[in-house]
Amino acid sequence: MGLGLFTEKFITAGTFICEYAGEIITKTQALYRQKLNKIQGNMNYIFCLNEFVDGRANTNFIDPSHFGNIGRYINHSCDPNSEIMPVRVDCPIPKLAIFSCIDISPDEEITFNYGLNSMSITDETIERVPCLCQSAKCKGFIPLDSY
Ligand SMILES: C[S@@+](CC[C@H](N)C(=O)[O-])C[C@H]1O[C@@H](n2cnc3c(N)ncnc32)[C@H](O)[C@@H]1O
Repeated sequence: MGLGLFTEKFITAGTFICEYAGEIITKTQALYRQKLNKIQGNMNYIFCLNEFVDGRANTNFIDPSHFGNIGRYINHSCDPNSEIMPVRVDCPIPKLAIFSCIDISPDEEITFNYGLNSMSITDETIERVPCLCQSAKCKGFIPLDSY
């Protein structure tokens, strides 16, 4: 699973933790970069945000690999202590904000569910990544977007 993000301080439920900051890229760039990451054995940090905005399906790809912040070290958990949500302030392009959904103690790892804003997998040809979250609610695989 590699690196993760841990808190030194107590975080109360509902607190803004950090942004999942990165470059906004196109679907073509996302697919290209994802393939390149795989070939080069690099970690895949691209987050695919699926939303319904004004009744329409809307997808944004955020890549913190080259320009980003500590948010990129947050791992997936099937029983997370945080949530990621799109926030818009006078701009159609959202920022991804991570908020605690329960109280988090010092030295605990910060996690969110990668799947809440993604589509479920229907394509069996997509290679699935085993989930190492070790929670009792673990579903066995990291949720992946079907792109
Ligand atoms: C946003 S990064 C998280 C930080 C990453 N672990 C690192 O070392 O930089 C997302 C990547 O971490 C890995 N990852 C995150 N959560 C995981 C989990 N529950 N089980 C296995 N791998 C996980 C996957 O390779 C995923 O593509």
